[in-house]
Amino acid sequence: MEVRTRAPGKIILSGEHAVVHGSTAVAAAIDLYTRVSFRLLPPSEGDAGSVELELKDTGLAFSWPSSRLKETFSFEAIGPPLSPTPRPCSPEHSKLIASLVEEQNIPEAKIWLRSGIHAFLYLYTSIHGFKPGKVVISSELPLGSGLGSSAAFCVSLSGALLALSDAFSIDRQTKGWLELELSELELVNKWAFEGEKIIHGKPSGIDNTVSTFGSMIKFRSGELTHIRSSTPLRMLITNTKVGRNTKALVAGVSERVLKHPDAMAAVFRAVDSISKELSVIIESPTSDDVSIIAKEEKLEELMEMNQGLLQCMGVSHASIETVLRTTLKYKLASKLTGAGGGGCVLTLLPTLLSTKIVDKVIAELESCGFQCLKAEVGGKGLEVCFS
Ligand SMILES: Nc1ncnc2c1ncn2[C@@H]1O[C@H](COP(=O)(O)OP(=O)(O)OP(=O)(O)O)[C@@H](O)[C@H]1O
Ligand SMILES: C[C@@](O)(CCO)CC(=O)[O-]
Ligand SMILES: [Mg+2]
Repeated sequence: MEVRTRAPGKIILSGEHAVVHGSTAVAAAIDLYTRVSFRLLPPSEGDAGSVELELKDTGLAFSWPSSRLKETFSFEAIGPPLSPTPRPCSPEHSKLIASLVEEQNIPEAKIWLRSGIHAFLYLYTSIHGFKPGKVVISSELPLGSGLGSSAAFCVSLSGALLALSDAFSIDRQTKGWLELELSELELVNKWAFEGEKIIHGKPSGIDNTVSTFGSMIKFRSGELTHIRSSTPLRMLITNTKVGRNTKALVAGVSERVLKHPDAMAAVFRAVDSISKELSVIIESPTSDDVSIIAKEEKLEELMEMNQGLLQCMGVSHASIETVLRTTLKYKLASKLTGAGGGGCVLTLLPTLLSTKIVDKVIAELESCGFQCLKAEVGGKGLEVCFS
C-alpha cells in the first residue's frame, strides 16, 4: 500500500521572529504544496532491505540499509526506536543521525539539504524504526525562501509516515484526498514540530501549525485561533532568490536580544500589538468599496510598521529593500515574509487595483531578477490519499 500526502506552504502576514519570543503572529496557508509518497517495502530473502529517500527537487536520492540503521541506533544509546508519542531528538540521537547523513556524500553545493535529511531520518526511525521503505518528496515551493518549505516538508512527511503506522485508525480503503481527524492532525503537528526543531533550531511552531491545519491563523506561544477574512486578500509574493537559512536568522535575532534585552522586548511588544490589530482588521466586516479601501489602507500601514520592526531585528536585506522601493513607486505596501535575510516579500494588492498596474509592478520586479508568484491565501492544510 502506498500513501500520498500534501501539505501547504505559508505566508506570515505579521509577527515572524517576534513569535519565537512569545509575540502574536498571523499566518495563512498558500496553495503551493510539498508532496510525499511513502510505501513500506517487503524485505527480500537474506536481506533486511533499506530505507530510501528520493528528493525530486534536487535530483538526489539516498539509501540506508536497515541493518546499518539497526546497528547505529543501539537500544543502549538512545532507547527504543519506536515512539508512540513525539519526543525531542536527544543530543546522542542527533549525533548518530549526523554520522548517517555524513556518510551520504551530499554535494557541497547542496549541503543545505543536510538538516532536511537529518529531520527525515529522525522522523522515519522514530515512527517506523528500521522497517524498509521508500519515501519520495517533491515541492512546488521555493526551498529556503520564507514560504515555509521546511514546515511543509515535515508536515507532509510526518503525515505520510503516521498514515501507514498503528498510530492512525484511519480507513485506508477510502479513495481520494482525505482530511484527517483533529486528533490525528494534532499528532502530525507535534511530530512535524520535532522535525522543524532540527531544521530551525528554535521554531515557534507557527509554520508547521498553519501547514497542518491550513486556513488563516493567529498564533501565540503554541496556541492557534482560526481567523477568517471578510474580503479575499490578494497578495503578490516576490522571491528575491537570495538564499538564506532560517536557523541562522533566528539565532541572529536571539543574539540581538542578549545584547539589547530592553529594546528588543519593546520591539516584540510592538509586533504583538500589530498582529493583534491586524487580525481584528482582517475579520472586520466590509459593506462597500469605501470600507474595503479603508480596511486595506490599515492593513498596508500595519505591514509597513511590521517591516520597520523586522529591520530593527536585523533580518531585512538589500534585495528586500529593493522590492520595497519598487512597490512603493506604485503606492503599494510590502513586508518580508518568513525569516527574511533575502527570500520572499509580500505585497498587498488592493481589491480595486487594476490588472494593468499589477502587470507593470510584476514586470518591473522581474526586470530586477526577482520572481513573482501569485498564490491563493487561506486554503487547505494537510491531506492524505491511499492507493
Ligand atoms: N522539498 C524539499 N526537499 C529537500 N529538503 C527540503 C525540502 N523542503 C525543505 N527542505 C529542507 O528545509 C530547509 C529550508 O528550510 P528553512 O527553514 O531554512 O526555509 P523555509 O522553511 O523555506 O523558510 P521559512 O522558514 O522562513 O518559512 C532546506 O535547506 C532543506 O534542508
Ligand atoms: C522566523 C520564524 O518566526 C518564521 C519562519 O517562517 C521562525 C519560527 O517562527 O519558527
Ligand atoms: Mg522553515
